Amino acid sequence: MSVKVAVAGASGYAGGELLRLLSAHPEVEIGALTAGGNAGTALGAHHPHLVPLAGRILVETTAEQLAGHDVVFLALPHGQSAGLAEQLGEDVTVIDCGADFRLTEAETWVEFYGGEHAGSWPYGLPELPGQRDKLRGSHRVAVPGCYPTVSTLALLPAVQRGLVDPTQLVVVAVSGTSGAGKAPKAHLLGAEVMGSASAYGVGGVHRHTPEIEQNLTPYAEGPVSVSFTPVLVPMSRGILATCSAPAVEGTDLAMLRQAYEEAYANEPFIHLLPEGQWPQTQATLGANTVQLQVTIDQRIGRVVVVAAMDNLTKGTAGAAVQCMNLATGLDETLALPLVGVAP
Ligand SMILES: NC(=O)C1=CN([C@@H]2O[C@H](COP(=O)(O)OP(=O)(O)OC[C@H]3O[C@@H](n4cnc5c(N)ncnc54)[C@H](OP(=O)(O)O)[C@@H]3O)[C@@H](O)[C@H]2O)C=CC1
Ligand SMILES: CC(=O)N[C@@H](CCC(=O)OP(=O)(O)O)C(=O)O
Repeated sequence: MSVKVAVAGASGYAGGELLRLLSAHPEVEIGALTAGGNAGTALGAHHPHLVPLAGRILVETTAEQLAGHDVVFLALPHGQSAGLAEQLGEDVTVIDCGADFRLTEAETWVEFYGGEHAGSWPYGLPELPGQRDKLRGSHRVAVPGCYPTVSTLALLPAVQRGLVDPTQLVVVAVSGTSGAGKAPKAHLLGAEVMGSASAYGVGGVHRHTPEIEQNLTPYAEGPVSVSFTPVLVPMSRGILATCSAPAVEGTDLAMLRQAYEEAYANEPFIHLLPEGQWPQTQATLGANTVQLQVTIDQRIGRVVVVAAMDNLTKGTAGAAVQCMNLATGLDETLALPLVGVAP
């Protein structure tokens, strides 16, 4: 079986990571590669690491260029996907790395993104209970945001088992700068980023806050609310999320570990580390994995979960390929590395 794929936004960070993974995919033929202003240039000018594809010329991002493929990956800025997806037939599998189709509630979309809500597609986090079946054979997939992926997976077993108060979730997550994309931004100039860590989107205003709540709500006994604080740190990729919540009376460490062991026992990409070993971003770099560790801060009765993930791999492109595998009936794990890059 050969799946012909196109990548829109191939010159960007998510597009580049998609092509790194797809280049090693045994069932994939790489078709059109598109860009915005960089259409007409060679892929290698943007991604010199993608050696076998370096000479490929980027074309304009139009429905015509994307037609004729089995799978179209959209790795474009928010707001660009809906118009293109509309013009692609229902028989084409469209996997959107952007946010346009992640949120189910129009009101929440308007509050956090502004503008019209395009709708919602099956959410590309196969590790959510029951979600795999919705992704198998689906022709539309909304790939999660990077922070929501790591935060949801870090908190889900504790929330689902009723071990924590789901109205008091706290996530503080540091991220490498590739999370912001490659387009120049004032707060991402070298001098601002190097040698400094800076919080942003503080106070419940970051757009990933409602996405985390949306993900956990179906598995909680009551309402879910999260205080989410992202922090930019001087590394190119990786997220380390520290997630905590008040422990429900009676929760002990053995119960907590058991909840995580059982929840992820059959998940190929989600790994609870041996006791005493704490996640590091480096161990997940370039891998489609999330590494987790749990404990209880007995002094104040809080469950604490630390999780590491590569924002560009499991946080975007790896998740997108995992969803393509599911949607097209391939082995879910094909072409997805378990092995990171270290040191
Ligand atoms: N970076 C990350 O960690 C994550 C990213 N995502 C999502 O993936 C998507 C891509 O992000 P990322 O790769 O980081 O962003 P980049 O800024 O690195 O890349 C954006 C890509 O879109 C193209 N593009 C920009 N504007 C237009 C346009 N008007 N028409 C057509 N193409 C255009 C760019 O082409 P050109 O080079 O010509 O400008 C480039 O190929 C976003 O929706 C983002 O939210 C999701 C999770 C994590
Ligand atoms: C470090 C950094 O800036 N990260 C990005 C999130 C990256 C991500 O998941 O992207 P989308 O939701 O945009 O797809 C941010 O906070 O906006």
